[in-house]
Amino acid sequence: MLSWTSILFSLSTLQLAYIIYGVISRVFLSPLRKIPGPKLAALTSYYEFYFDAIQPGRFVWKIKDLHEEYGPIVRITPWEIHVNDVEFLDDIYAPSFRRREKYAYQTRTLPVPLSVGGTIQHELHRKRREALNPFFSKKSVQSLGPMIARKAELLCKRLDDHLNSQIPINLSEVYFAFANDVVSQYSFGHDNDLLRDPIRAASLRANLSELLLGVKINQHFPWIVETLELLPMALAKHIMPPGVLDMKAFSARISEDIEQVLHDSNDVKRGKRRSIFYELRDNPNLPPSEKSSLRLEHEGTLLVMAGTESTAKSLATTHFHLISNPPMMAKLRAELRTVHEDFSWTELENLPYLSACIAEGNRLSFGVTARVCRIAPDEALQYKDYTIPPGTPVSMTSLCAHTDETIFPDPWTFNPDRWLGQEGVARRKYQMAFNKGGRNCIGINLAHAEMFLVIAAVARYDMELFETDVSDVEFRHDYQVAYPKLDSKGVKAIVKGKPAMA
Ligand code: HEM
Repeated sequence: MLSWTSILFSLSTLQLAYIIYGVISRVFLSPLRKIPGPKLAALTSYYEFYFDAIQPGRFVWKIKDLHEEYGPIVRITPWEIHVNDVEFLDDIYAPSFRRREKYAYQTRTLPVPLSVGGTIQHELHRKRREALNPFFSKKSVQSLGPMIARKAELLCKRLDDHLNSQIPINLSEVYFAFANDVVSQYSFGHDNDLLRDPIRAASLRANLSELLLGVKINQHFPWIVETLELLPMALAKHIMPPGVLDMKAFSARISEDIEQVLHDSNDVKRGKRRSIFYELRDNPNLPPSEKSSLRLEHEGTLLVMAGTESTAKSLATTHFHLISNPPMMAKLRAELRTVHEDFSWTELENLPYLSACIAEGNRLSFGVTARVCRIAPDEALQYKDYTIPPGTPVSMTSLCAHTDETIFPDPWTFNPDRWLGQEGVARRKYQMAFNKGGRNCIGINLAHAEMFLVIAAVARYDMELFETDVSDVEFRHDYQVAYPKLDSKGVKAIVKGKPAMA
């Protein structure tokens, strides 16, 4: 009979053999072995974990440093490549006629795998995306321009309430409420009315921020979330972060809407704009499996998640820089005087300086800051002397693209002028805030309409920053979106006045 010692010895030998095999296969046999980079990163994903979770949200900075040492192409994990070269962006984030898939390891951070943004496979993504595209077309957004303008007016009422009161207003919370109300109204035909409920808006924003701080841990240890999901709700609600509970409450709310839509053959909303769920339900190109209640719930949840946080961040960052730079604000106001006071998005879009301020605000907000890999499943990508084998996850972060000094000199400075004139137009192809290619942001028109209407409206107010400086907006930590210093309370300001624009 085998003794315990010999069993332990055999197990240890097996374990050691497994580790040696892992080292050899990752470092010496991997098809990525010739790509430069630190051996430790090629060996273990704990390298990434260290910079992402222990030094919180700093791996994207480490990657930038690695490029200084190893050149424009680096193997950053045992399986993944990062290229720091803006001229390669269109190969990584290619148009939809070139097959590009997502990296399952990274979509774990999105708890909505059945949504368009959580879809890995190319063809399925196209099908889902094509069903949503008409809903987010420019024409469709223009037709809802008056709804967005009404929300912008409501936002201004919040500023009016603070006029001359010397009580600071938290602009980050106001923009969160605005973006959430707009995307909910736009997609589902009813909103959360957060602009009228500042306390709830502040709480939802704080909970979501806290939730995002957990994404790196979830990515490396998905079993934590999976285990929580298995627990009965009565127990789980005491352990789950409040942001998860908010999301569950939201999903429960929209799943009621979905059930109603799925069983409403008369289309009760005839004559009015139909919610996204009607559009998906009646889409003849989607098979029944794509119209299940759970799938629609994931799609709706993604729209609200994606449409709230990034838009709010871009608005807060742009407005912060304009308040901090009075000559820029004066130039913007001078330009706004050339349009009618009841401006529409279409009129505002033609204003070069306003467009430049928004492009610069988006650049310094960095869009999705995490590595958003694309996989070319059946195409070897050639980068200079290196062949990247089919199936390899490759990315270029918005940090590297937006701080490339050859394209954006003095990159951390807010300088709208860089987007003006011929040179400014040429720079547009390096704007990564909404990503590029067949999987770029579907909400880009909606986000632009919101930003143009709101920045034009709030430029009317004289404001002074309150206990806020650049460290409250500057990108310091990557938690999917840009986080400033971790104890930031957001952008706060005192509303000093409302000078006549005419
Ligand atoms: C300034 C505001 C916004 C920014 C910076 C932004 C940025 C981005 C980026 C970078 C992506 C690509 C993510 C990836 O590659 O995985 C994305 C995807 C997406 N965004 Fe936005 N977004 C904004 C506003 C919106 C709005 C208002 C909506 C509206 C509903 C929206 C809905 C989506 C959806 C559904 C996707 C997934 C698209 C797909 O996978 O085909 N976003 N966004």
